[in-house]
Amino acid sequence: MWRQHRYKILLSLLLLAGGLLLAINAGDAKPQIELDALDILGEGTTLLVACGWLGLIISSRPAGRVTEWLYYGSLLLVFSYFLDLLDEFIRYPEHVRLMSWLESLPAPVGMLVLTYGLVGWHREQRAINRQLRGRELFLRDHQLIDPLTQLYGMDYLRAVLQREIELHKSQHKALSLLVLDIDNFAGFNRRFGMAAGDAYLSRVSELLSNQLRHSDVVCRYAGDRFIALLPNTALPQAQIMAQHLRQQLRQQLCAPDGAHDQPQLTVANIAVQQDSADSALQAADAALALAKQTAALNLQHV
Ligand SMILES: Nc1nc2c(ncn2[C@@H]2O[C@H](COP(=O)(O)OP(=O)(O)OP(=O)(O)O)[C@@H](O)[C@H]2O)c(=O)[nH]1
Repeated sequence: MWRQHRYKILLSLLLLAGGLLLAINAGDAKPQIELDALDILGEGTTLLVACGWLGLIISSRPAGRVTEWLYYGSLLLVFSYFLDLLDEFIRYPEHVRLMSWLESLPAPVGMLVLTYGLVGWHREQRAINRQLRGRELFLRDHQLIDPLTQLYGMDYLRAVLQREIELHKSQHKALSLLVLDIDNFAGFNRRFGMAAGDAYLSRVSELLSNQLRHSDVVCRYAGDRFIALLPNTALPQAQIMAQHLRQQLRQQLCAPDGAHDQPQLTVANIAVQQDSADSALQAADAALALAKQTAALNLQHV
């Protein structure tokens, strides 16, 4: 990052060193009694903040025209503030006008250049937003939304999971999956009919979307199976979320013939450690199968 801006940094250091040499040659040091601590503090702080801008521009922006405008505009301000601060320590003779021009002229020019850079930055951001919107519309256009539940379907899940796996890996952050399945949904359909089954699936999807966080991505994975992608979430936190979710769904869902006879839900979690979306989904399936087996064994022991 710093390498691509090294010439700018070098030029800035040379400019400031040039200003310092010019000031030392042009004037004499003020006696200590004439130093004004408040002025020095104010002007020193302004200089530090402007230097901070330079650091921020370099660390957050790629090399390019807009970055140059932003950087050189800020550099002119830094130069002006630097000479302003030196002025507190050095007295220039009356006939030396150059220092006072150098002190006051670069600041307004720097402001203009910086403003031009900010306009460019704004345009750049709008273009990026347009691109992102276009991509989002592309995903929706390509029938990635399940018509019954209005949740994303399997294709979207796979694409977004692969992207999140790469992102989380590069940032060393935790990613978890939560998988939820309705037990014996075939029996539910037989008993209450397909339309009631559809309504039940819609209600489950609605509750899932409401109960999970905005950053979580909920998808309908298969007929009666849902998956939520939980970004920046380690397994223990995901397990707490799953318990809470299960409790909320049990309280808020009811079967068509009354609250006492509703299907059971199985919820399982995995911490995503796989490199591909497909292997992560296989691990989620395996965790769900294990959770179903454990629940069945527990029932046998009751
Ligand atoms: N009403 C309705 N039913 C669906 C839909 N999609 C899938 N199903 C039904 O969901 C059931 C899923 O069957 P299984 O995968 O055997 O799951 P299950 O009956 O819940 O059995 P376990 O998961 O093993 O407890 C099938 O009977 C499908 O017909 C849908 O969109 N609407």
